[in-house]
Amino acid sequence: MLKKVEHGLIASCQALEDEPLHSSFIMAKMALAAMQGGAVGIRANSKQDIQAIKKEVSLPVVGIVKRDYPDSDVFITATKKEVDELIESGCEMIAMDATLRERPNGEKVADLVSYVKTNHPHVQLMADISTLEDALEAERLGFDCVSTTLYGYTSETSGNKLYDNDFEFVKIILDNINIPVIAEGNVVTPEMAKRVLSLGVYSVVVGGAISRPQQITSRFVEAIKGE
Ligand SMILES: CC(=O)N[C@H](C=O)[C@@H](O)[C@H](O)[C@H](O)COP(=O)(O)O
Repeated sequence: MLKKVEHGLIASCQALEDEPLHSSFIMAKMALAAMQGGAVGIRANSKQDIQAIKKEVSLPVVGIVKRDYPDSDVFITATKKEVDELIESGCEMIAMDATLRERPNGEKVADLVSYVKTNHPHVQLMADISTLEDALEAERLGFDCVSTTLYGYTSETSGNKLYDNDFEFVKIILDNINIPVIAEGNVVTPEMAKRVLSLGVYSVVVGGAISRPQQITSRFVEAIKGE
């Protein structure tokens, strides 16, 4: 999958249960629209959405399963159960939380990596990270790439935005990591996507700015306030 998305745009097409577009049918159409617009890959949540998307588009898919557990803050592909659902979905790459936080049931990210690498070697692995330490460990464990997905979304990084100080966090990761680095999270304009690619990231994931109309609308509404 990685080869197919080099220097390109991966559109994340996700709508959770509490969002207006929550529907596998709609996510598949969203993915089709993204493909028609030139996206080279899709990031999607849940086996059901991925299977619907795969019927509609020929692009490679990065799959995740978001699920909350009472004993952990990890919610992106947290355990082997979610990994197995993604294997069944047929996605080309699995993304999982690769932070150093405790996982549900005491499961270990290292075990999930070796499980996939041993039993499903054709499926690539993306590490969703939030710090440089996460990224270094992910590289050591054998992930195929890291994505900055969780920067700003952990207690340690809460409130930070990926684009802060001209993508300072991305630059730090790029300086220290040898596997492909994907920029993901709060890339909300074409200019930001272009800028972060020019810094050397392998590809860029854009979610809400493409597939969450509630976010797009509120950005317009904020901008015209007081006019
Ligand atoms: C933190 C978290 O749960 N991120 C999720 C990961 O899959 C998605 O909700 C994001 O939409 C995705 O990362 C793309 O980011 P943005 O929508 O900001 O372009």
